[in-house]
Amino acid sequence: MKISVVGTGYVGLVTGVSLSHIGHYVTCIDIDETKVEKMRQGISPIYEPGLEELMKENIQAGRLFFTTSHQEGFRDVDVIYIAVGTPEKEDGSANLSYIEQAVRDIAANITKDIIVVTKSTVPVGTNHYIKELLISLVPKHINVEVVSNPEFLREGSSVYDTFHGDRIVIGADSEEAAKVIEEINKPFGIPIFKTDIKSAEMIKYASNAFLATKISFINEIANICEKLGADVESVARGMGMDKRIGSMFLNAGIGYGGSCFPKDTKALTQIAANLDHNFELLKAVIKVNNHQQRILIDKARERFGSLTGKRIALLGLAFKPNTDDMREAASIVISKELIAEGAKVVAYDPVAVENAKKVLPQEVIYTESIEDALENADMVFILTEWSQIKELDLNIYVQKMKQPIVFDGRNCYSINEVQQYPIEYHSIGRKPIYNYQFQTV
Ligand SMILES: NC(=O)c1ccc[n+]([C@@H]2O[C@H](COP(=O)([O-])OP(=O)(O)OC[C@H]3O[C@@H](n4cnc5c(N)ncnc54)[C@H](O)[C@@H]3O)[C@@H](O)[C@H]2O)c1
Ligand SMILES: O=c1ccn([C@@H]2O[C@H](COP(=O)(O)OP(=O)(O)O[C@H]3O[C@H](CO)[C@@H](O)[C@H](O)[C@H]3O)[C@@H](O)[C@H]2O)c(=O)[nH]1
Repeated sequence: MKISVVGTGYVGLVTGVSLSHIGHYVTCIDIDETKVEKMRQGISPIYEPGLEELMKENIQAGRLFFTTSHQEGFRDVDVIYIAVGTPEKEDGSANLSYIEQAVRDIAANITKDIIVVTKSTVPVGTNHYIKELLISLVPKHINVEVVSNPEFLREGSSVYDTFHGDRIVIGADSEEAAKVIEEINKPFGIPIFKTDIKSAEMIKYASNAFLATKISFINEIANICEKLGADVESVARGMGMDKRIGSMFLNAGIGYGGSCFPKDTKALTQIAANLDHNFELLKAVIKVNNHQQRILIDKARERFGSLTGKRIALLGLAFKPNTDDMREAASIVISKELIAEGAKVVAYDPVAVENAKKVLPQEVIYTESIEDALENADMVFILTEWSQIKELDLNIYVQKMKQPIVFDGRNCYSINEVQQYPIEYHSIGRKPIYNYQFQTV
């Protein structure tokens, strides 16, 4: 099948590359010339494990192409995927201007019947609007079908997720169009769930909102565990053994960030509000998360009084490991607040530093290694559970820091392990460890 994909961000690029890998001829279109030039050379503009290898392989096989020209990209294609961004507007609702532009680009350039597949996360009703807009813009003899095909990949494991996802959701009003998209996706060997367009759109928001709810729920349990002297990891394990609950997404920490959960939870409360429905549960999930993102600062303040003048190392800046994405990362709120309080912030991340520089306060100092970040620090905040951080020899904290006081926002180390070192250790939902006899602070 000849396919084109509009937008080559995390979703569009991975979709395009994966579709070419299962045998389709795919042209990826992006308005960003620098990106397109890189991708033509087989260089991925985003850090995503395994992606570049697949890109190179399929470019060489003659199945994967990149262009900035919509006219060239849409030539002779049967199906067009839309994967442009739907960022948050100031009121929390989804900004559909990129979608609208993509639709106009499609309408201006197609010359034959087309199926438009929406991968972007869009509010319920948007696919019907896309269809109406297309019909109003294209010549009468061209037949247009629109299919909702929401994406469930996670950043950092997007290639794996695309080939091993739990389901592919296809929402369509036309059976023929649904069948075409089903055929395209069959080689992935993933269960396909077909439904109507509005339900497909809702599945995406409901899934993200539910996962975010799980995270805020376990974080609230963690905060209570701390007060009770219970251990949230044991609690989560014991809960997760019940198949009705499931063990995944019960990792307590400094909350969820990223380009999806924060934006999609807010968008769903807006979708509900537009229907005069007050989605109280989801609003509480968001509120809990906003508080949780700052919880290490509360713990540090409680411990030190003031943080003014303190040298604070941040380990991990990306919103999760294995990505360079900084969107809605907890490190943003944390570093802003620390700098505002007059702390000296020294930060390390294995891949996200270039993106971090664009969003963190200018005063943040970046280091090339964990050791350099820890040098002479009064305390360290662990913000992302990169494997480099999880596998660290804990002696490093003792050797490098002014005083080995660790605030671990991702529960990277077991309590038993930390017990063996002269470290003061505060984590999430677990008992603190005071093995460091500190003299003066
Ligand atoms: N990032 C994720 O993990 C993820 C997962 C599932 C769903 N989603 C959803 O998928 C959508 C895309 O997310 P993303 O993170 O990949 O976005 P992104 O911002 O990383 O990428 C969007 C790309 O589209 C390009 N673009 C914008 N308008 C264009 C146009 N008219 N023609 C061609 N290119 C255009 C931009 O230059 C950019 O490269 C969003 O709706 C998001 O909510 C994202
Ligand atoms: O038990 C957990 C699991 C995750 N997180 C945090 O939640 C955020 C999101 O993590 P994750 O879901 O792994 O990454 P995303 O790439 O944001 O993926 C989510 O958002 C995508 C965009 O919509 C969806 O496609 C995916 O299915 C959905 O998992 C990160 O900050 C994680 O640190 C936790 O705090 N505890």
